[in-house]
Amino acid sequence: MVKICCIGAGYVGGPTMAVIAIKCPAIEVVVVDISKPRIDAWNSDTLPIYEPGLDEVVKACRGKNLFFSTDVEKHVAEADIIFVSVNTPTKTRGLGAGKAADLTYWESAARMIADVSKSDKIVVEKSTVPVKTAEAIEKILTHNSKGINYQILSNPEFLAEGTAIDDLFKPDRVLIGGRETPGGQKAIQALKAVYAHWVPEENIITTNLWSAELSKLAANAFLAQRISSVNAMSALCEATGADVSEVSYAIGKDSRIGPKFLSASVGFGGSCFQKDILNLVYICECNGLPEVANYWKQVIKINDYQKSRFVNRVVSSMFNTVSGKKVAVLGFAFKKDTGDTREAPAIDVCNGLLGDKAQVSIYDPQVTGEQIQRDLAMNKFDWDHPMHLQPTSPAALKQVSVVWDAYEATKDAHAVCILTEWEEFKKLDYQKIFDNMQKPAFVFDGRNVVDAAKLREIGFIVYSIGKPLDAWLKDMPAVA
Ligand SMILES: NC(=O)c1ccc[n+]([C@@H]2O[C@H](COP(=O)([O-])OP(=O)(O)OC[C@H]3O[C@@H](n4cnc5c(N)ncnc54)[C@H](O)[C@@H]3O)[C@@H](O)[C@H]2O)c1
Ligand SMILES: O=c1ccn([C@@H]2O[C@H](COP(=O)(O)OP(=O)(O)O[C@H]3O[C@H](CO)[C@@H](O)[C@H](O)[C@H]3O)[C@@H](O)[C@H]2O)c(=O)[nH]1
Repeated sequence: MVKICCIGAGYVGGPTMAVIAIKCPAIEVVVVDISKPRIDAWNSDTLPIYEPGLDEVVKACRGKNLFFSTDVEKHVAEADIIFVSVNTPTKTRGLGAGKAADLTYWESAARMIADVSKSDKIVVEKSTVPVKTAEAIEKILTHNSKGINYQILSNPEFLAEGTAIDDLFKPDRVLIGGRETPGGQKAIQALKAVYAHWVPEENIITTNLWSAELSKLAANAFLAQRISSVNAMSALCEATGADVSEVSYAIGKDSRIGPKFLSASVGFGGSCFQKDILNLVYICECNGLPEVANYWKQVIKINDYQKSRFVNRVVSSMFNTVSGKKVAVLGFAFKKDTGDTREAPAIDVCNGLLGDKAQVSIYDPQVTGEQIQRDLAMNKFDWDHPMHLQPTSPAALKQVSVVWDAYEATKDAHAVCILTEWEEFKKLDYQKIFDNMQKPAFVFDGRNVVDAAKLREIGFIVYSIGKPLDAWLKDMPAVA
């Protein structure tokens, strides 16, 4: 029986391995992690992450051919194929701080593999890493190899949160990069055979190592660039009276552009886009390509601009101050159908409002109060470290309350900010909300989920990203 071990039981390791296990009953899959609470949660009824469809998959194969364990060394030693899916945060100190990937966790995983292995291994990069990481990993593994043969493959993951299970069941493509040697090609075939259990052959792409590593960064950069492009347009739409949804629809009809990923928003979030683009920028700079680096940097600048533009819009509309005013925030996760808050635009927006002394009342159907307090107190990039290395829970911010109901959050509020596109926000009783709010009552829709015309009929002053402005808002400058 082939044995797979995955180091890192996070958003990628957990769901990916669960899907391999369910699709390949003859393969034993063990997911290991240094975090005991995380492994305990994977072994419990309440999984550590919320992802539609994940429970069913895990429960169908856990204890049969899918296991979660903290016994990292034992399972690594026994495995034929080792996936490494550990954190690759942005460096906060030293050379490349604020841009380069911090490979501490990857390196310690590689050293541990080298220490405990007694048989040949295929080591698969699942984490997103800088180009040429495989070369460094190879050096660590082979430095003291005791005659063991290691083959390194790059197999980046393209799943998106909220749709991870669907994405893993039906991937647009699986990408496997390896050495162009006979050993490298054999390893590629071995990994390909795993995916071939459910992914059509034509969707499994094989490349050299560096193309695979770079393709992951490139894919995220292209996706994020689309959002920054449409968000840049949204600012121009507001200035001119055009409607960004109409513009997106019109350009998306061009088959060369396509309709997906053109929704204007308060900004993109998530654990990957910003981190991976910063990583790309750093690699460009290190390779003497400052123009290319600046091109990609702009994607992040526009994203930051979009978030501060939103905060400025809120503050300037409300007579240039939100001091002491209750502002309800609906949605804190970085997108719908996930409880993940990593780099969520809500963090920057809330911090902006708190900076102007607002009283913020937050509701998100999947995010706990503890998580929100932690996010609002955390330093940039601290979130991307294993749980037990993160700062302990901070004292709760007095200006912030977290509630479990949208009506409670909006009661007596001066304004509502919608920051995640949860379906339930479309179906709220906005008349009831209006009746219980201070007047004038504002809605700032950062995800274009509400029917602005209906809300205006009720009496709200409505701001929707990239849409023609209310007369009220027109004369209020929203300069970032
Ligand atoms: N989240 C996504 O949607 C996504 C998608 C594609 C790629 N990625 C990439 O995948 C990687 C993992 O991301 P994630 O979202 O799963 O992160 P995560 O923080 O959810 O999980 C990483 C896990 O690795 C564990 N870990 C760290 N060092 C370890 C070690 N030495 N031994 C054992 N366990 C260790 C941590 O405790 C943590 O549970 C990152 O490189 C990320 O960029 C993420
Ligand atoms: O038209 C759009 C589409 C997305 N977003 C925002 O962009 C962010 C990222 O969304 P999405 O890409 O759907 O989620 P992620 O889970 O971050 O997935 C991205 O990052 C992963 C980690 O690398 C990759 O594997 C995925 O392919 C890539 O889509 C979220 O804040 C979304 O709200 C928009 O604002 N407008």
